[in-house]
Amino acid sequence: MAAPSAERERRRFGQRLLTDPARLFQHNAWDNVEWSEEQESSARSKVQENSSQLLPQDKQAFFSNGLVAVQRWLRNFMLLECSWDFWPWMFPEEYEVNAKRYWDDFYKIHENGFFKDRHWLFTEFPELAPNRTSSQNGDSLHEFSTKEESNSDGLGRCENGHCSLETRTEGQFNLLQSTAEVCTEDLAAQEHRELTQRAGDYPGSAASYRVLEVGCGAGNTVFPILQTNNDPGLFVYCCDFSTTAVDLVQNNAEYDSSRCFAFVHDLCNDQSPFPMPEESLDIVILIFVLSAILPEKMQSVVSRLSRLLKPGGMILLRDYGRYDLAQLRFKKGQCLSENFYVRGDGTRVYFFTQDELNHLFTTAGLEKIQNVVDRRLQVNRGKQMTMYRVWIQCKYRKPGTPRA
Ligand SMILES: C[S@@+](CC[C@H](N)C(=O)[O-])C[C@H]1O[C@@H](n2cnc3c(N)ncnc32)[C@H](O)[C@@H]1O
Repeated sequence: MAAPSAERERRRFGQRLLTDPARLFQHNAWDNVEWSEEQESSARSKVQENSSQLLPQDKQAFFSNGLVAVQRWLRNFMLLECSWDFWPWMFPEEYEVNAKRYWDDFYKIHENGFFKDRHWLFTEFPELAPNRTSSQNGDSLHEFSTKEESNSDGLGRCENGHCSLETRTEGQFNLLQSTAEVCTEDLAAQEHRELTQRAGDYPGSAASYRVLEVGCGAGNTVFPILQTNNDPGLFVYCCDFSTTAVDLVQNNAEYDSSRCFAFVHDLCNDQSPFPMPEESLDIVILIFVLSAILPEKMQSVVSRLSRLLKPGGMILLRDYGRYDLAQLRFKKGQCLSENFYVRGDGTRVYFFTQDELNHLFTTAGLEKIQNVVDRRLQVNRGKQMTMYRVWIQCKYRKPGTPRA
């Protein structure tokens, strides 16, 4: 019985298979593309080449000791005076300490015009709208390839993420602004703690189906869920550590506080409470988010999220796979650690294997429902160019019988 189920999983990614090479330029994208030995080995060499200049450990230790202000001053100076490629090599800690700031800058520049809405979600993850029929779910391939994947990294970003560096201003690194944000977060955390302490009295406590999206950005997943799933028992939480992103969600005309609760939360801060108790969620969804987190911190993030799930609840993930085009396009000097890179705008990205994700989820006590690799060939028909994308999609379930 295993084979038909695996077959069904594969078909979900789309049915457009390239069986006749002569038809290559007849469509925008082809699904489940097989990689040849040479292609795999060429990808491996490109990654070896672009990761050959990692930051030496002694420099990491030196710069991790509270020199953030000096780093920032130096960084601003160097951005004016030096080549960008030099920066990641010198100051990798910068990207961890200031991760939130880089994403804030990203959303200040792009607001909600960057990541497109993702209606393909319901084909790949019917759990987000369990009452919909499969015929209502549409053609995921069409939605995904025409709206998003025509750009270089599957998220609609500019080439290699290098779109926003030149548009930064000194004001975006203003320390006063940073202090104000920290205070707002402290107050929000205190408010959440008080809410969860009062058992049964938290946002969405009356709902029968609770979904949390982590790293929600501008809401390109949350709003399609709210539009598509009309179950009156649905409540959607979403969080991001970027206050700018959360503001964008809260100020969206479609934000409805009776069905949704957006809050600022840093996944890497395990002291920061969630607004809902443990074992209260049906679904946690991560779309291209885990890859933005420092690899050493991923396990504790996943384990903490898993504790929020009800027995029978699921984590859904879609993220970058090893040797995706975006990984191969990085240049020397942008690699922070193995398979972990910094983009030109200061945001970071990791490229996973299926085994790594399986290890993270099973260590968190979850059982595999799906862990598939989506190898897609995108075609730029105008330029007669081909681009090989690799994404991984996972569903992992918390064991136990769902409570009524
Ligand atoms: C590539 S974007 C994806 C956004 C969104 N999931 C979507 O699909 O449009 C990654 C998101 O993760 C958020 N993020 C990165 N690290 C985070 C952390 N430690 N805690 C919370 N959010 C984080 C970023 O602010 C950003 O919004």
